[in-house]
Amino acid sequence: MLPLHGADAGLVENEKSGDEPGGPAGQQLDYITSSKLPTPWATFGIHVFVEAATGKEHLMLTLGEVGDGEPVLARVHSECLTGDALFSQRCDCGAQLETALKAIAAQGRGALLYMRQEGRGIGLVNKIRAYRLQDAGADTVEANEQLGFPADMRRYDLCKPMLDHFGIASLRLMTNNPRKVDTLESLGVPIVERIPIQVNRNPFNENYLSTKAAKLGHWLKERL
Ligand SMILES: Nc1nc2c(ncn2[C@@H]2O[C@H](COP(=O)(O)OP(=O)(O)OP(=O)(O)O)[C@@H](O)[C@H]2O)c(=O)[nH]1
Ligand SMILES: [Zn+2]
Repeated sequence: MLPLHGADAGLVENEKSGDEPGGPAGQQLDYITSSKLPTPWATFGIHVFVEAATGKEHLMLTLGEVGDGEPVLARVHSECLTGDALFSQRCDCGAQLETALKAIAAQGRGALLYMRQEGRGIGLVNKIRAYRLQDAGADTVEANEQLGFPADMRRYDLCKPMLDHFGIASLRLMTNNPRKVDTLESLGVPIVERIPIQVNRNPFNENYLSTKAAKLGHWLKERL
């Protein structure tokens, strides 16, 4: 059986991260508890943290010995209920989530941070409003702007205390998003390698992916 980090490693209920939680003053993230999450690909450790200011539950899946100082294969995934749980083809999120978990399982070691920032931070209700505007012709960035939001409201500062909690020092990060790489680096998380994660281009998400490349700077090839 693959080794687990977390509950089996003796973490206790309500144990604090031991670090001052990262991000702006007043940001507090509490480690709450851990268990196991069997998936079709591996049995991961599942760990839950709660952001004091919002009550949001951020999750982390780990596999193998991640606190040994060696770079860790990782995915920082932003919540997408429609893509992650409901099989939506409007985006690439569900396929990226599955690909990342399979890649970590194949290595026998890695981490997935599941950050509860639905709709690039605007929430589920506004994301569906944005979809409605996209149905009428707006692209994903224009739809956000028409609703009065910036193109991307996500923050990554909470990732740092989550990684620190497990002694994860540096990442081999699966992403196409340059802002994610830059922001994590600026928070003190070295990204020793950026691994493309380009999956599930289809007729329904063609515009979504093109807009990511053209307006949000994602490293995306036009053909898979
Ligand atoms: N506002 C908005 N958010 C969306 C839309 N489609 C997906 N999302 C959200 O976008 C987030 C995923 O971000 P992406 O831009 O697809 O990818 P990324 O995380 O920046 O980059 P990768 O690491 O390469 O996947 C999730 O929070 C989704 O809920 C949309 O049309 N509008
Ligand atoms: Zn999505």
